[in-house]
Amino acid sequence: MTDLVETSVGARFTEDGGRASAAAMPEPLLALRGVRKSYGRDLMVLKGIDVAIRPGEAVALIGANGSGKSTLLKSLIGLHDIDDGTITLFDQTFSTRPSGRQKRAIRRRVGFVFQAHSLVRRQSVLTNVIHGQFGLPGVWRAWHQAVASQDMRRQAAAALDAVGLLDKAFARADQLSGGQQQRVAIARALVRRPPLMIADEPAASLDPSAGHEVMRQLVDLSRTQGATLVFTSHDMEHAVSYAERIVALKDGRVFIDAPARDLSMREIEKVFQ
Ligand SMILES: Nc1ncnc2c1ncn2[C@@H]1O[C@H](COP(=O)(O)OP(=O)(O)OP(=O)(O)O)[C@@H](O)[C@H]1O
Repeated sequence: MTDLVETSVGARFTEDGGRASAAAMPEPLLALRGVRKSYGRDLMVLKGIDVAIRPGEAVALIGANGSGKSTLLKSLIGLHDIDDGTITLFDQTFSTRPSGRQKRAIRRRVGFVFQAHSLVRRQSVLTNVIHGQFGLPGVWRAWHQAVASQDMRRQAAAALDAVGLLDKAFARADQLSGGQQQRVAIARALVRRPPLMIADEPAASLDPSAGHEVMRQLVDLSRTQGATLVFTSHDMEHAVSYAERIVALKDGRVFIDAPARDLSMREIEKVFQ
């Protein structure tokens, strides 16, 4: 039997670096049970979602425009109330919405990468990554890299090094290409070493080469840090190449939940029909 190595966040890897099978994994890091969510009276977007994601998994959340991917991600972190069901994230369980204390506990442990243009444009690349250590860009304590502690600057520089952009540390964020900016966003999200990374369309609007580089770094660095990764994508090549598991939403329900390697493009296309 292969020996398992437990990481600091509880993810388990085989000694040769592969991930352990789901059967051998510990309790889910994230579990949704019967989650329903409507906007107003007429638009029910999530009609009973059941998904459990275990530590260390890399999961692609796919679905047509308007299928509810962003709604689901936002509900997880309490940006949207849900109508019914429960969400368990780390050791916090809530229905409807997390309390303020739960929200803070959850957000401290989640790294976010959104679509392009999420950096503070006029700040330096290093300052942007330092902001990640507080979870939100622009908090006063780390408004500028010059007032951040030496330890924060050192950790931010290490994160930039990991995405290959240490030489851009003092450039203004808006002087970088779109792909480079997204890699800075990855460094900013990973600098706190979160157990869970959530990325909403991280490679949207990038050219194919930059898009692959962003996805490769996101997946590799999340894995190196032992972080669970959930990302949304409209690019099915990205979904099957970079995720181990595909969860597809259709008509408000989970239409596919399967290992990426078991799915053909033909099956995936049915999600969009
Ligand atoms: N705040 C809101 N108020 C009302 N309706 C909303 C709100 N946010 C989203 N919706 C609607 O809910 C549905 C699901 O939207 P959502 O953004 O979650 O889908 P998505 O799968 O992320 O879409 P896309 O792939 O286009 O980003 C859409 O019909 C959208 O118009």
